Amino acid sequence: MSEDRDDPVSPSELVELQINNVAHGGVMVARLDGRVVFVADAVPGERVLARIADDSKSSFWRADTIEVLEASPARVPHVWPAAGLERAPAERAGGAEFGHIALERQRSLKGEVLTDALRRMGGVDRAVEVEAVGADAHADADADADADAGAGADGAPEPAGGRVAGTGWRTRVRLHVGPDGRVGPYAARSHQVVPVDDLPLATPALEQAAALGRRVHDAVAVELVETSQGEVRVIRVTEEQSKTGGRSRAGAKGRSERGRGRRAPARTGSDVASARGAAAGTPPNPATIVERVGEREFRLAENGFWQVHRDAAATLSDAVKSLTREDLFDPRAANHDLYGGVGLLAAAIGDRFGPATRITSVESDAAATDYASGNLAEWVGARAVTARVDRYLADLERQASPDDRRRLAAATMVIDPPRSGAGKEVVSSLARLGVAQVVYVACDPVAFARDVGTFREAGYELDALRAFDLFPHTHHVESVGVLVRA
Ligand SMILES: C[S@@+](CC[C@H](N)C(=O)[O-])C[C@H]1O[C@@H](n2cnc3c(N)ncnc32)[C@H](O)[C@@H]1O
Repeated sequence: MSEDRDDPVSPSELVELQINNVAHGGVMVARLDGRVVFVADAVPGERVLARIADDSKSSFWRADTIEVLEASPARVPHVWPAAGLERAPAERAGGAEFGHIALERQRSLKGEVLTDALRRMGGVDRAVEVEAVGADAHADADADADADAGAGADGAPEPAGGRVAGTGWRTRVRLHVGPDGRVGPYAARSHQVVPVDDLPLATPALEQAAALGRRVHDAVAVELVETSQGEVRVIRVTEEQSKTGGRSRAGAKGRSERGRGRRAPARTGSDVASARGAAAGTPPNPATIVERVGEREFRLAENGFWQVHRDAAATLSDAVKSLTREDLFDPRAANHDLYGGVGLLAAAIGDRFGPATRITSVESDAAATDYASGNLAEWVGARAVTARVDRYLADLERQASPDDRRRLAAATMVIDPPRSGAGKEVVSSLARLGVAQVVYVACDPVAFARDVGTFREAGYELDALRAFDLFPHTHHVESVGVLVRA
């Protein structure tokens, strides 16, 4: 069948599609009778046989690749066979939707998505290159050196030590428990648990700790965590904890095993010493883990937010340090780390600009704020506040004295919102306060581009911008952009 047809296509039907380009969300774009079809597991330039999976929307349909008729030169054997074309679409493991594409091409596709979103939604014309990080960056450099030396590198880096490029980076993994007790990931675009034999994106220690193939009957999910120090935690999440979000004040929401199957004692709110207290020598909370970034240690809840790629915390800290404009930075201003977590980026600013730096971390999770106050204890001008950023900024706008307003207008605001972005309300508040610069750490290119557009309408412009491949073999990309008053 072809895309030029007169008779209507019924769902589940096989259609032949020419893949034109990449869309946001890890799918590619084709056209069928003029209608946009988002196609999974394809590569731009390919011709594929695909099955229509969703025709419920009038403006676009969704389809899954069943067979590749004309392959792109960038197509490679899937890095995770459980997610590859060999399985029926409903059985393909989710979370590695670019795993069939050569890493370099994955990065250029992510760059295209960011560049396109910035142009269409942000009104910014800038080609963005997505940078490899950690071992993958070194592998690329080695391949370039080989090519320069005439060693005939073919563009597919061969990292040392037998490691497959773009694997072994995930230090946080959430697996789910199926009705038969089997533990596994969800299938792509569904909540069906599928069996897998391996977890190539996870660190080797987590892959081993996952004990794939076992059955679990007292939990609905299993969270796996490996710290930068190599400590592994396996946390079982019960149905009740999963429904309520389950976070105690410690941020803990499940039963945890440490190292080789040792189980942490049950916790209550009274177990929770403030992180400042813990730093001062009170007994450590068993739900606390330690992450190290360079010389600095951060304490946090074992299932609290932490950057997922093993090199992400260092990469983003370095980017925030290097991209923050020194000429616009005033250590005495009302500087902030919004959506601050346990203080990672506030510490980066403190490290760059010195002990007198004033900075307030604002975070909605009270447990994370407790840890942030301890992690930032060495800066006399640092504090951590539990609040929703939108409400916090609205209060600031309402209550700020003329002196506060001057300190806010001179301020640097680091913002690292969740995937949905900061949004119009927060961006407009920052613009009305007239802050000197916003260092925006973004995990969603479209939400970021939309917010850049709102900043531009409010009189800011996009200054430096870098993007990092902190989620190889997935469609995700992390950017750090600086917005300054135009
Ligand atoms: C992407 S994480 C960044 C954390 C921190 N910057 C880091 O790199 O470790 C976003 C954080 O924002 C918090 N958060 C989400 N929505 C929020 C809101 N409306 N107000 C304040 N914090 C929020 C989450 O709990 C999470 O800790």
